[in-house]
Amino acid sequence: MGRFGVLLLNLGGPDQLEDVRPFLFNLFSDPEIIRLPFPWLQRPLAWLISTTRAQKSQENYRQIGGGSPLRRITEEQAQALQAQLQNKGHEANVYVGMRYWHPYTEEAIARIKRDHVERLVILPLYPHFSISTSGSSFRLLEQIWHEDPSLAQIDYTAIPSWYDRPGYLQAMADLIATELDRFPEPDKVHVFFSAHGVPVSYVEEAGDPYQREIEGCVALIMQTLNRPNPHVLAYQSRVGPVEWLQPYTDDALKELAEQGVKDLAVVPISFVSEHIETLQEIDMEYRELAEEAGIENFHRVPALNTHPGFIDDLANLVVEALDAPHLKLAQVMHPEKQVKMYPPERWEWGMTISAEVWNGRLAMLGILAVLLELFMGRGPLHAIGLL
Ligand SMILES: C=CC1=C(C)c2cc3[nH]c(cc4nc(cc5[nH]c(cc1n2)c(C)c5CCC(=O)O)C(CCC(=O)O)=C4C)c(C)c3C=C
Ligand SMILES: [Fe+2]
Repeated sequence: MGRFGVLLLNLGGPDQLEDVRPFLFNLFSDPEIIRLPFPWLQRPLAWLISTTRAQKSQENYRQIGGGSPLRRITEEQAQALQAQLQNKGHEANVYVGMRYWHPYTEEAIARIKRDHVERLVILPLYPHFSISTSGSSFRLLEQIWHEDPSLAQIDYTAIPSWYDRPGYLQAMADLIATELDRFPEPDKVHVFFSAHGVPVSYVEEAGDPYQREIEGCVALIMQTLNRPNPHVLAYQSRVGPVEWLQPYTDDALKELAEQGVKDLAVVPISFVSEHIETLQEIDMEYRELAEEAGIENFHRVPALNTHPGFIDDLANLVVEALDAPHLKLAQVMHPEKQVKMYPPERWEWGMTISAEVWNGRLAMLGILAVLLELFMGRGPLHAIGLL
């Protein structure tokens, strides 16, 4: 059997305060994160947003020790997974590829090539698929594969999402149960799931399965937990002026407080490591908001990190993926998931998404030209001699 590798995909986070602005620039340069009608606007806008947001974001990272713990935790998860695969009789190298910061996905692929990996399992560390997370990393990998024909030799399979794995669900339920048992009356505590949000348009227009998978996951965790506690799901971390999935975590916390709820166990659901949104947003901002609103006992359930049951389940998932029919990058994003990634910039003839976008752009320019003519009496149509 050929050399075997696992590529763990993750988002990445700034290691130190100086990294915050360039990290944000990388993030906002991604069309799967901000969808703009004009691609030439992407980098100027990314520069503008990263520059204006950097100070506030740096302050948040300062509050959690001056950087994100994501790289350290992801590397610990990679080591634990490699050891667990070895326990199961599989010699594999586990690589980490981050989307927006070091070690970048490109660096991981260079190491995979250097090690002559022949069989590869591509495993996002996001349990649920979203265009903005796993989708963005898959899209990047598709591009890397396209640009480097030597990668065609690697027999790979990609795992789109895995939120319904029994070991993952059990590990989550165990962490929640442990936290509930710290309350004087465990059965009366509200279990408050807080998922990272995405803009509503991702779900309703682009067909992102994220919300459906999050809701399914919450139901499965509650079933596995098998306790009588009431539960709530809300969405945190919204950015920008557009509408994001609702209810928003801050509103839902206030509403529960108004109903007289005093005991909450908050469960971060969309991510398997501690990161800025658990350590700063939930532990600091939402805790303060909840306590001011009247919640007396605000407990946060820890993230899985290297939970042994979770790592064991990831190892099983990898082994099973090797034997199952292999999923190619194009398959996990396009036909089956039916998601609309940001359309390609190449013009394509026919009834394609690209043509749809370009037609839309040309129509918008046409409307703009007519409006200028109507309101100003002169405009581009006069300039080119059409009027
Ligand atoms: C499943 C998890 C995540 C989804 C979905 C997601 C979508 C998403 N995020 C932004 C904007 C930002 N995300 C930022 C950091 C960040 N986001 C996630 C996870 C998801 N994002 C992680 C793990 C991290 C890194 C955290 C760390 O510890 O460093 C940031 C930067 C932080 C900040 O300034 O608040 C931004 C901005 C959008 C716009 C989006 C969906 C479109
Ligand atoms: Fe995010």
